[in-house]
Amino acid sequence: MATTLSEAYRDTPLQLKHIIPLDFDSIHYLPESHVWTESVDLLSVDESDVPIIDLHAPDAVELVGNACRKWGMFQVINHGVPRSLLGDAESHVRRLFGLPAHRKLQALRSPGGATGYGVARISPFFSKLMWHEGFTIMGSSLEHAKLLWPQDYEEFCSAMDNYQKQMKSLAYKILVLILKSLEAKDEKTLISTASFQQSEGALQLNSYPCCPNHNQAIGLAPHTDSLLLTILHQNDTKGLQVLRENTGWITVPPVSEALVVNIGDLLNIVSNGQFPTVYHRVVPNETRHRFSMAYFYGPPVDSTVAPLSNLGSPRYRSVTVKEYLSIKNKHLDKAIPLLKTG
Ligand SMILES: C=C1C[C@]23C[C@H]1CC[C@H]2[C@@]12CCC[C@@](C)(C(=O)O1)[C@H]2[C@@H]3C(=O)O
Ligand SMILES: O=C(O)CCC(=O)C(=O)O
Ligand SMILES: [Fe+2]
Repeated sequence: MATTLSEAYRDTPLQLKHIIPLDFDSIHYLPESHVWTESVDLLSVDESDVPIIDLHAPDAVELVGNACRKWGMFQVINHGVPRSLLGDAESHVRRLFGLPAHRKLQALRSPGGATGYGVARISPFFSKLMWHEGFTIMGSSLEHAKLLWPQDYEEFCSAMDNYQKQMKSLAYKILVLILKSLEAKDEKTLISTASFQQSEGALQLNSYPCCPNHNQAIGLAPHTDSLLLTILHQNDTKGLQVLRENTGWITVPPVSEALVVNIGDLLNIVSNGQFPTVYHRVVPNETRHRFSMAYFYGPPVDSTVAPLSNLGSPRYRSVTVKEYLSIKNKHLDKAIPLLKTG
């Protein structure tokens, strides 16, 4: 039996203090538990050069390749996802996080589970808590939606299903462009085998409420995403930042109509290190409530990921997705270095 993505997270149970978010409605100051002293004052640069790529441009392959090499992140326009679908999904996200805390807690992620309401998965690795609440979906959202809205969960579920379907097909298109840019000879084994049609995905809904004393808080701590690539929709509130060597944290501004794409750890491996996996973080806002939806796209959990054969001698050993996630759950940022060969 094939392992599912949620099963891959089951062997790392968490403590409740690493699952339950703050009740943001009832708190109007920044508690000590959420004060980040050092990391936040790292240089923030408020101008952005993150490329914006028209997916139908004749040179899209080259543009995507350059952006992956230089940034590991870019925005896409002309992506074919209808504006109405994005708006619809966003309104459901607002409705979900707008529920009172006691209702949201009904759908709390279980300690051994991967889906439902809770803080970010990476929280146990940091001594301070984040100004953030999330809701994770892997496949169907039915189980948790029923707990949130016993009478009317259907609209939410179908909006999330549609959204994931659109994201999956867009992610596949972008992956094909990326593999072409790597001139992958063995791309077929990665993308057109029957098994890749059963690619895995997860949808993470994020909420960053207005934050008192926001300069001392962090919305989502610096991290890289684990799977192949992530497609992100952000509402019209900035907060996402990407770390650029020798420069600092650069804001990735919301561009209406655009979706943000970033390289994940598995593409770092597949590209034999040609594409960096990008550290990114979210800084909270004092007066605006920020929402985002991140779709994580990866190969089947039991499949093996390795550097493409045309990219020189492999700098990483091959690894199954399942094994990689388990290494990442234990070692976070050290997961990729642990796979280095020689
Ligand atoms: C399939 C995924 C991808 C996950 C874990 C699991 C479901 C939730 C995703 C996130 C979402 C928030 C940031 C992150 C770093 C986290 O803490 O949870 C992501 C993580 C990853 O990319 O590793
Ligand atoms: O909210 C954002 O802009 C980023 C979210 C993110 O990095 C994630 O969910 O992995
Ligand atoms: Fe992320």
